[in-house]
Amino acid sequence: METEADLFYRLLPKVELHAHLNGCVSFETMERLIARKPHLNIEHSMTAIRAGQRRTLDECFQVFKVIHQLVDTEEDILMVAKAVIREFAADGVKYLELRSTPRSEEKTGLTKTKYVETVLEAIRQCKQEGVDIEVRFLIAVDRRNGPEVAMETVKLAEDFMLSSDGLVVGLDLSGNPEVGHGKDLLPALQRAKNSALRLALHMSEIPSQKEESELFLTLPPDRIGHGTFLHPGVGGSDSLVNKVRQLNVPLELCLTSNVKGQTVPSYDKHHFSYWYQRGHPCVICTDDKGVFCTELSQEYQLAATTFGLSPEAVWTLSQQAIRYSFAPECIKQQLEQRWMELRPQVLQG
Ligand SMILES: CNc1ncnc2c1ncn2[C@@H]1O[C@H](COP(=O)(O)O)[C@@H](O)[C@H]1O
Repeated sequence: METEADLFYRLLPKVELHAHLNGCVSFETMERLIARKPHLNIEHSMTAIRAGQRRTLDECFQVFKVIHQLVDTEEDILMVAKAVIREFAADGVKYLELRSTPRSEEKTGLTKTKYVETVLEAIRQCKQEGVDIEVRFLIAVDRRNGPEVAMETVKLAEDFMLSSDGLVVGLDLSGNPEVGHGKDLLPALQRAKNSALRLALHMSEIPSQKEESELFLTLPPDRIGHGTFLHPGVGGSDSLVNKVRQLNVPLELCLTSNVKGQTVPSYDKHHFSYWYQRGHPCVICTDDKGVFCTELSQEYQLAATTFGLSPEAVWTLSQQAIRYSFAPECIKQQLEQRWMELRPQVLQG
């Protein structure tokens, strides 16, 4: 049953800036995918990490491989993307930046171009159907695939940035942080930056990425995903922290994901408090709402209860996220307006 507190967090208008499409597939959609492909013998326990369960980060990446087997046709992508957009809208998200890695699948005829076109089609269909959410798309580079694929992906993103009526706004760098070194990807990221794609880079998700993070900050990125090990208390450095603060690069923070993936030992030890206390721009996000069995409203509630945030502080946090989005100025103004209209109803109940 939904309590009054649950209702507050669901009604709170929210901005989601860090959501990997295939990590966001809900239980219900997963059931449909599994039923479509019974020969794969995939069970739901292989695609989601439930409450109280933990996995290593490596095991999390195995989960994505399983999901990718289930989502390998245009039809699957359209269904998954539409469902994910509707679910975020039902959770009170008013602006969503989805990200996904274009894949080609020889056996189904899927190409990377078709992949992106299908996600964009899902965004357009949701808009036409009147789903109350503004959606933009970031094309993702999986670091595992190396520098050549990264460069190809940047070119694909450039093409779509020019031809998608503003739906493609940037580039994400993600994938298993244990694999590869960012220095090899720098030329591709630099090219993306030069072509005005906004950059959201996963950085310092594990302790060994200090040097890579220093390098990425020379670009610099427009937003940082996770940044778990940037600060000196966990093996980062003052120099990294100072640069991030001077450049004022917002952090996308995903509490449940980090605790379930065991890069953070417990909620109260989450680096949200380090950055928030210093007044640094922080955005609460879900990462992979399907895999980690969460929702954005739940993440806000978790942050508020763990770190003692007042409803007013929660409101400010959600409203400030508008500024850190890659939406054009006119959309940001519309969203600000929405927040003003909704404020009395949500804050004064
Ligand atoms: C848990 N923390 C994480 N760290 C890094 N990359 C992650 C991630 N969670 C998800 N991804 C990235 O997103 C892909 C799945 O969605 P898409 O197929 O692109 O839609 C994963 O394969 C990985 O590359």
